[in-house]
Parts: sequence; C-alpha cells; structure tokens
Amino acid sequence: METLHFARVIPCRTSPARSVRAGASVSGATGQPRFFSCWRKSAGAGCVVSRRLASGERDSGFGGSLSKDEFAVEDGEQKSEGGGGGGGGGDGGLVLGAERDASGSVVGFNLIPQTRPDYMEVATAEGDKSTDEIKETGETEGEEETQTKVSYNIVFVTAEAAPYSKTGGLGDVCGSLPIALAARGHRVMVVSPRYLNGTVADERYAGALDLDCCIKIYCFDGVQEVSFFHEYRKGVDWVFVDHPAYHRPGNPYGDSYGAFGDNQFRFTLLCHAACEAPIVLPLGGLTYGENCLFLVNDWHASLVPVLLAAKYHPFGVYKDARSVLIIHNIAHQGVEAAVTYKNLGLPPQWYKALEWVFPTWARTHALDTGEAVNMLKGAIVTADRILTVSKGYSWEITTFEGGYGLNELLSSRKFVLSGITNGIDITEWDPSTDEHLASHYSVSDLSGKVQCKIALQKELGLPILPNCPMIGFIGRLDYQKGIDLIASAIPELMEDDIQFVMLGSGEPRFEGWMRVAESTYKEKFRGWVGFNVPISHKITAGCDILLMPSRFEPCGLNQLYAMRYGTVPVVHATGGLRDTVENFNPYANEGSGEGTGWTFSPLTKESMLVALRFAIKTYREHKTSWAGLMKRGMAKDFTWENAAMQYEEVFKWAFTDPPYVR
Ligand SMILES: Nc1ncnc2c1ncn2[C@@H]1O[C@H](COP(=O)(O)OP(=O)(O)O[C@H]2O[C@H](CO)[C@@H](O)[C@H](O)[C@H]2O)[C@@H](O)[C@H]1O
Repeated sequence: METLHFARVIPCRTSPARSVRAGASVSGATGQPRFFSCWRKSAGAGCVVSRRLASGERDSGFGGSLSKDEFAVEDGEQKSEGGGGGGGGGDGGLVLGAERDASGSVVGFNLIPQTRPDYMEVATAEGDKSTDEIKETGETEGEEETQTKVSYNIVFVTAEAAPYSKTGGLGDVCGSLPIALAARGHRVMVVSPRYLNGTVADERYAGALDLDCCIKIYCFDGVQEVSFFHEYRKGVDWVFVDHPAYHRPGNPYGDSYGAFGDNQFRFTLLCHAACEAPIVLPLGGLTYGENCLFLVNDWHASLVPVLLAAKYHPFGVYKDARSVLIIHNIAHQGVEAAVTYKNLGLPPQWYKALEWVFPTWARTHALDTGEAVNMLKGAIVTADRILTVSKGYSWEITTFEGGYGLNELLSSRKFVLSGITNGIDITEWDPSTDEHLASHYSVSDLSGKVQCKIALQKELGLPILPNCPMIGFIGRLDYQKGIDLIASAIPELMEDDIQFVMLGSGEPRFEGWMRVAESTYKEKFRGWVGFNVPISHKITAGCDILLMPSRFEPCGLNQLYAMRYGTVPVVHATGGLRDTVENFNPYANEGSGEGTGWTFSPLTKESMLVALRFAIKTYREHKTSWAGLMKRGMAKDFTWENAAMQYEEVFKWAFTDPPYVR
C-alpha cells in the first residue's frame, strides 16, 4: 500500500479548541484528561493536518508511516481528503511543511512538495520512523555488503547548552554532544530555556526565531503559556522555551543573592514544554513524533520521564518512546518541600515516584518530618536507562560515599546504569587555531606555548618569568572542587618560586579568599573572580600545570582541555579524573616514560602538595620527561565522535528492552 510521510500535527489556529492533537494530558490539579494544544499567536493563515483515528485506535504519531487515506488536511474552511493536493501522497505530492529562512529556521508553514531539506534526508530516510533503519551499501573485496544503521529522533532536555547558556560542564556537553550525534545521522533537538538577562549575552539567541506556537501548561495552581523559539545550527534543532520566568538578571540558576527561589517552577515548565515539543513543533516540516528518545540531563530535566509515564502513557501517548537520564552531578537533586508536589502537574497517585524522606540527622528542627520531593529520584525510578559522564563515576554513585543518598536506588538499577566519558569540542579547544591565544602551537611544534605563558603573565601583571612553573585552576568555586584544600596549601606553595593563577566564581567565601590571597602574594598569585571564557583558554594554554583537587568529579572537562593544550594535570584520583589522567611513570617503556599527569590520593593537603612538588621538580629538572608528558596528553583522543558512538550503543539497548514504565 502506498504510504505517506507526514508531520504528525501542525496546529496553526488561534483557538486551542481547533487544535487536533491526538495526545491527551492531565491537569495536575484534577487528574482530568485534557487535550493539549499548540496554537499560533497571530490569527489567520492557519492550516491543520490531522489524522482521522478509527474509534479506539491510538495515534501512532510521527513514528510510523501512515496510509494516505488515514488523514485529512484542513485549510481554512476547506477540507480535502486523501491523496490529492492536500494530503500529498506518492512522489511529488504535497505535505504541510515549514517555510525556512536562510539559517534553516522556521518562519511559517506551507504546503510543500514531498521533498525535504537536505539536512533531513539522513534522519528520515527509509520512512519516518524514529528509529530509522538506513541501508548503507559498501563494497568489500568486490562483494556488495549491506549494513544497517539505526538512527534515532533524539530530544535533549537541559538547563544549559553552549554557546547559548553555560555556567559549567553541563553547557559544554549539551552544546557539543547533540552536534556529534547529528553528524552521525540522527535527528537531534535540544530543548532548553530562552534565558534573557538584559546583557549582551542575550544576543546569543538572535538567530533563534519565534515558531509562533504557544502551549498551555497546567501547573503551580494555574495555567502557564510558553512559546518556542528555534534555530537550526550545525545539524541540530535548537529549541528554546520562552516564558517570563526565564527573563531576569543573573545566570540560569541565580544571581548575586543566591539561587532563584522559583527554580522548581522554572524547570517544571521546561520539562512540560520539552514533552510537548516533539509532537507540536513541525521542525523542518516534520515533527519528531512520539517514538523519540529523550535524553534528560540532571535534575532540571528529571521530570520528563515521570511525565511520560504518569501523564502521557495512560492516554496511549509516548508508549514507545524511551528516556535516558544523564547524571552530570548527583550532588544537585532538585529537592523541595513535599507540599510542592501538587504544583508539578502530576497525578496524585505518582507521589511515591518523587517521595524523599531525609534521615533524622538531616532534619532542621524537631517538627521537621523530613518529607520532600526529589526530582532526580523521580527520573532514576522511571527512566529506561541511566548514564553518567564517566565509568568511574557510574560506580561511585552506587556507593554510600558517592551516592548522596541515592546509592541504594541506583544500585537497584545497576543493570541499566553505565558511564561514558565526555568528549571535548576539539574545534573550540585547539591550540593551533584558538582565537584567544597570543601564539599558536601543536604537538609537533610546542614553541608557541611559552609565548602564551608570557602573554598571560603580562595580562595578569605578574613578573615575566618564562621558566617559572605556572600552576592554574579553572572552575566553579564550590565545595566539590576542593577550593578549601587549595586555600590551605597556598601558604606553603607560595614559599616556592612558582606562580599560581585561579579563575572562578561561586561561593562568596572563596571569592573573598582569592582576593585576599592576591593582595598577600602580589608577585606570585592571581585570582580572577568571574566567568570569562577567553581567560579560561589563556590560562589553559599559558600554564604548565593544571590543578584539580576535586572532592568528586563526574567527568571533568578542564583536565581534558589541559591535556590537549600540553598543560599537565595534577588531579585527585576520583571519578572521571581517575579515568582520564594516567599517572606519570618515568621508568616505563624502557625509560621513555608513560602517563599524562599526576593523580593523588587521599584527598589531603599533604598528598596534593607531594604530587604538585613532583610535577614542579619534573618541569624544572627533567625537560625531556616533561615534553613526553605534554605530547602524550596532546595525542589523546577525547573527541565527541568517540563518545557519540558509545551513546549509540546505549540507545540501542534502550530500544531493545521494553519500556521500563509501561
Ligand atoms: N570562571 C569560569 N570562567 C570560564 N569558564 C569556566 C569558569 N568556570 C568553569 N568554566 C568552564 O566550565 C566548564 C566546567 O566543566 P567541568 O566539567 O570541569 O565542571 P562542572 O562541575 O561544571 O560540570 C559537571 O558536568 C560536567 C559535564 O558532564 C562534568 O564533566 C563535571 O564533572 C560535572 O561536575 C569548563 O568548560 C570550564 O572551562
């Protein structure tokens, strides 16, 4: 039978009542089914593609290719059925699709010939299935061989995605991994908030156009309207959820007064909107459909798998979707008072999924019952698979010390728990082309590195000493990063002829300490308080040693950047740091040495100082060994492509198993 690929729903009405989405949702307060809708903010020019459902049949959505006479196209008052001009069908037919501008962003919807933009050919070849099987032919010694590559419709949900928003490593990962997956033939959408803080940073969203599609979200005892902006860049659909709660001074999570008090509200909105996006947004003329794969990052996105199970599955929607929780940092779990559960837009009977009771010792007063809701826990008990950003960390979070209270729950799901080490963006972080550097260098010609050091010393007002060992630190000033350990070691370190440079922002007590240390050790110490990407590149290139005494580190990116820049890492042997930094052994390989840095343990000032002194001594006295350390680090393959291939394995497992929550 002739089949037709079509956008699942393209609602373009001013009135939500005219929208025809087949999926139903549930009002948080009442538990009553409610049909969600997406409507254009401006009236007119509306057209709706709807599929006629046989009674009792559920809409299979974009995930399947449907017979042409299973749906109708409405255009204004006119309605034409089947394969004619409206429905398209067969080669050269018409489908309802998006009109795009030069950047690939959607600017309107039109009936278009049944051909698609180039960028969609791979992802939707061989049928509009979320898990498309693309037949690739190749020849091996004269024989034709057919390989099958599976591609997925992937929806990242994240609080940060660089370059649009970034406060740390989460932004880096969600800015790069989607591009790597898209390059491997998957259709990839990233859903994150459209943060506007009234500064020049707002320009980062300049390329994202309003999709003119609003949805209503029922939560927090009211109805919230959110809309979507979209930019198609580097093969990825970047979708930004817009709501006044994302428009305020500060960073994505807080301002100088601390974390925003309504973060639970802000990220609840994100999760609801992200669940709607694959079925209401006709990106490139085609929705992602129901059979997609949600990659939910950290607690901010953790409501997504719970919503799929509690709000959508009961109405037959997203039955064949899968979700993978990616834990970048288990210390942040999105815990709020139990009474806030009713605000989340979930049916009351799902409370247990998020229920969290603090142990007696962690309660604040005698009447505190310790009852709370925990967003991350919700995802751990509902996601199909769980990933962390290194293998070491995936084990650590199942231990009492590393699990932050979730270790037993995670252990109970250890068969679906795995770790994949993050990659890095090797185009942004490349010492041979980096636009922020005074001089360029590479593994075959290291001479430019010392020029970067001199330039950094000049910029920071330090004495120009090309041979002086220079140690750097970059990162959030947080308990996790072991800043207190650095602070306790600085007086002893400053007795040596070294220079120490720190860049970071975060806890005011550490920011204050950095300022004091700078005025105490004027000739040797610089502490740059703030978030500054160009300076982070200059420190990574200009320093000889990068120090990372993290208490725990799920993966860590700075040690990867450092190795690529020939800067030798000295790290606490934990999580991803232990997985990625190989301890230096000068005697291995018949004296030519092995290893890319130093890993120390236990996490004490003494063992950190021992490792640092070894590094400083090697830098000063064993130039050949030092060059070997630099070159081995620079030669490491930390590309995202490598990581993306491992992610594909996990996707395959997720779809091989039945859905965890049916
Ligand atoms: N003041 C500043 N100015 C400029 N740039 C700054 C900066 N402070 C930090 N950065 C940048 O932010 C990123 C930090 O990444 P990390 O992976 O080291 O830490 P983070 O703890 O945020 O991420 C969490 O998620 C990531 C991603 O999975 C894990 O690698 C990590 O272990 C986990 O804690 C780096 O790109 C770094 O250069």
